[in-house]
Amino acid sequence: MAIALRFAATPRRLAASIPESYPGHGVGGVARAGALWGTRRGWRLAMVVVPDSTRCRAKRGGDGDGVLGVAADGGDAAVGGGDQLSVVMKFGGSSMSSAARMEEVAGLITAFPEERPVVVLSAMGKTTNLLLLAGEKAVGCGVIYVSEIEEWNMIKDLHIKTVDELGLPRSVIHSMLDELEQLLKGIAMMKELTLRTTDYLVSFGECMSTRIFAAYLNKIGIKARQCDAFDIGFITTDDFGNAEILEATYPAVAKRLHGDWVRDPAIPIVTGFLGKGWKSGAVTTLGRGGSDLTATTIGKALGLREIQVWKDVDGVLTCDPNIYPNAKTVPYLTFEEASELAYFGAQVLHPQSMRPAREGDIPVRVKNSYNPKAPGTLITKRREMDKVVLTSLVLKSNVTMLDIVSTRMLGQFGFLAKVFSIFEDLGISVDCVATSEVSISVSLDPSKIWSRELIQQELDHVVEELEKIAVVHLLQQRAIISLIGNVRRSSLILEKAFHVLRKSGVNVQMISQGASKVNMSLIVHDSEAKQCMKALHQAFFEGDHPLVVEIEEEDVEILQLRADHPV
Ligand SMILES: Nc1ncnc2c1ncn2[C@@H]1O[C@H](COP(=O)(O)OP(=O)(O)O)[C@@H](O)[C@H]1O
Ligand SMILES: N[C@@H](CC(=O)OP(=O)(O)O)C(=O)O
Repeated sequence: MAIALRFAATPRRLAASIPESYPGHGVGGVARAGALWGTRRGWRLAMVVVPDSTRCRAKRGGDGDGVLGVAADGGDAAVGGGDQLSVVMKFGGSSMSSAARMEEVAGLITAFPEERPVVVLSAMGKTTNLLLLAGEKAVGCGVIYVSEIEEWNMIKDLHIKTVDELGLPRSVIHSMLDELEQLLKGIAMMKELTLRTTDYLVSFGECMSTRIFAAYLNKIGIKARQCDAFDIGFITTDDFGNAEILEATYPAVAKRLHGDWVRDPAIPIVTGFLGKGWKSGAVTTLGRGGSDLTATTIGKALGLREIQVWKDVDGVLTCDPNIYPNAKTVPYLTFEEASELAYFGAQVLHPQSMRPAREGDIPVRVKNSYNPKAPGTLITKRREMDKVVLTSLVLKSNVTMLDIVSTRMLGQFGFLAKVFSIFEDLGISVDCVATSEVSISVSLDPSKIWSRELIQQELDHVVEELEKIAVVHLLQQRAIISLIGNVRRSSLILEKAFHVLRKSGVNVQMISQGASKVNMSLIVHDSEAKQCMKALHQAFFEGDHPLVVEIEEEDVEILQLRADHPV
């Protein structure tokens, strides 16, 4: 039998005190789920105490010190044999762009010696973009000119320079670079680049960054093991370029990472963004920015304490700092808010990445690898929403809108059903929808469509089909401004937003509120979008009394806002 205990003590102090407190017992390991966490008052730790080498499972318990849970012999998750993996730390391309950055990141990993992280890495810097461009150029350049492709040379130089500067042998990436050159030559010879080959091509970015980083950690005395996601159980659909992770991934990844750790503890350095198609067996990718999803999937699979996503900004911000530089950090978010934000185009998180974290109820912390002292953003299932008004503003530009007015050939139900079946048949996703009895306005999601020509072709096709039952107006160069906030304050948010937009002389062309109710979307003309974002940001987040101010009474709040922000 094993007993899991929860104490307020540092892990090391607690481990030292166990033999005294429990004669004849030893520490079997740190309990697997949510076992170790720091609070302002000190460390809280669940540790499994075993009378022998029995493999056991610790259960998560309630608050307070004392017995946390008791697990029967032979439980399903072995904890014997030392510390357990406790967090995921994901570093994106911006955090891993050079040898100097890799040294910094190694410093961040070692700054928390009690933590046993699974590290997930993206490709270095802009390598994924360069690989895509190199592939496109290879299609048209002829085999003998492949070695002259500028992007290929940039990729090669960056990786060789990094290996040299870190004092590693070039053999760490030599075979990868050789294989990559062969692949580009193959593409040039075939004069074609399929989606499947594109995924294989871009996978070299993550495969190289992880090999370099694992070799560097080993060199500086931190035992690390490079892992290709497609070899450790990431099983996906065969939708190359945008593959979905299948359920079988969770047990497979847990078994592999956990088994490797128990057999030979070494920090796993996992390729983000990649998987293996379940039918094809080929390398797949999870959509741009997909390493966030790799990290949350591992977090859920292993039931870890926390998922850390390290970026080049101080967390999730009140808006994209490239659109408006006065953006501020949002300290707390719910999974729902973060999903809406990502889905509506905030580049900071992959749209699907919150799902595994929400399902596993594992907190996600967004941190800045360039400024690790900044607290970042903590994303959890629930948060105190009483005092929250607006959380963040998201802009999605270059959106196409369709106004579809029924010719009344079909009844109301038939009309809506027909419109959506046309979208389904053509594989087109819609973002925002607003309906009346005889008309429907939708905005189309451009991210689902690959190249410019295809957009026009698909649009022509969808309009043609819709014109069989409706009068259709195609409106291009529109923008969606999404207001992510507290549903219980929706009237207040809209009141304020419309005041601001009226004052700026902007006409809103459509509004829509998602079923999750944390997001209200306004569609405006693209040319006015940035100016709207600035005005809205100033009204909601800046000045002496921004709308996030903590005021108890809703009526008082509205009155005060009117007084403080006359519009
Ligand atoms: N609301 C937002 N909050 C924070 N960053 C945002 C937001 N919207 C867009 N961004 C952009 O996202 C970038 C970080 O995401 P990303 O490039 O995917 O990082 P990484 O490559 O390190 O994973 C930031 O540099 C910022 O320009
Ligand atoms: N390298 C991939 C995957 C990824 O997640 O990258 P990043 O973490 O740098 O956004 C991409 O560029 O899409």
